[in-house]
Amino acid sequence: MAGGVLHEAKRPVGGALRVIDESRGGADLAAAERAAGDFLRALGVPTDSAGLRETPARMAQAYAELFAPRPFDLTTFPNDEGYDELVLARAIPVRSVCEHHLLPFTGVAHVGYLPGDRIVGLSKLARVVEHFAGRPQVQERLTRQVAGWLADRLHPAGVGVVIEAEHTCMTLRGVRAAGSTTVTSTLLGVLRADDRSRQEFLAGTGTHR
Ligand SMILES: Nc1nc2c(ncn2[C@@H]2O[C@H](COP(=O)(O)OP(=O)(O)OP(=O)(O)O)[C@@H](O)[C@H]2O)c(=O)[nH]1
Ligand SMILES: [Zn+2]
Repeated sequence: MAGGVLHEAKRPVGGALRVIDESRGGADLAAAERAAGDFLRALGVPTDSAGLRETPARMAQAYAELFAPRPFDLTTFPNDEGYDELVLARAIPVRSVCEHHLLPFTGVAHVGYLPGDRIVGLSKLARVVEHFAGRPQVQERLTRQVAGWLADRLHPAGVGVVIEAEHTCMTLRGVRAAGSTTVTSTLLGVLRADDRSRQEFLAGTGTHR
């Protein structure tokens, strides 16, 4: 599979496959809270005021939440109608954390595929994005992981993923390029090889190449 270590239930139940990320151990929130307090004080931010007293605990909780991908069932159905045109879920919200600064990047993902023998429950396209976003990431890897994972699990004729996101490490600090966004894409199978399909997909996402 493309990146990440996922455990999947051996026996699919009713066309569903349980997807659980077992690549990381559970969070030690008490240790994270202590570290967050030390971190803030080391930066000269006192944590003894009423407003900041609970902040180290909140920081620990907040990052634990950002790094905890939710398990989901990958539900698929037989493609009884032989549907062979593009299925495109647009503007799926993306929220992740860049692995270089641990600052959020947010935006949208457009996820499309050309069905083969099976079609996928539409919400699962958003769940796959959410799943791989729940860890320190770079946008390029996130894009490839979503596309590669769908290609491996669904065996479609083609898969396309476009992500457009704002990296706060680049807009709020550092170069402070306020308003700039980054677009990444992965195209696989027919969506990569066939010019007409590729254009249709990119036009559908609003990305023109
Ligand atoms: N390719 C890629 N780069 C990213 C992503 N998120 C953050 N970065 C970049 O990671 C790089 C880290 O560069 P460094 O020079 O080590 O860090 P820095 O000194 O904080 O760099 P500046 O942000 O330029 O101040 C920066 O250029 C970030 O913009 C991402 O998803 N993909
Ligand atoms: Zn960053």
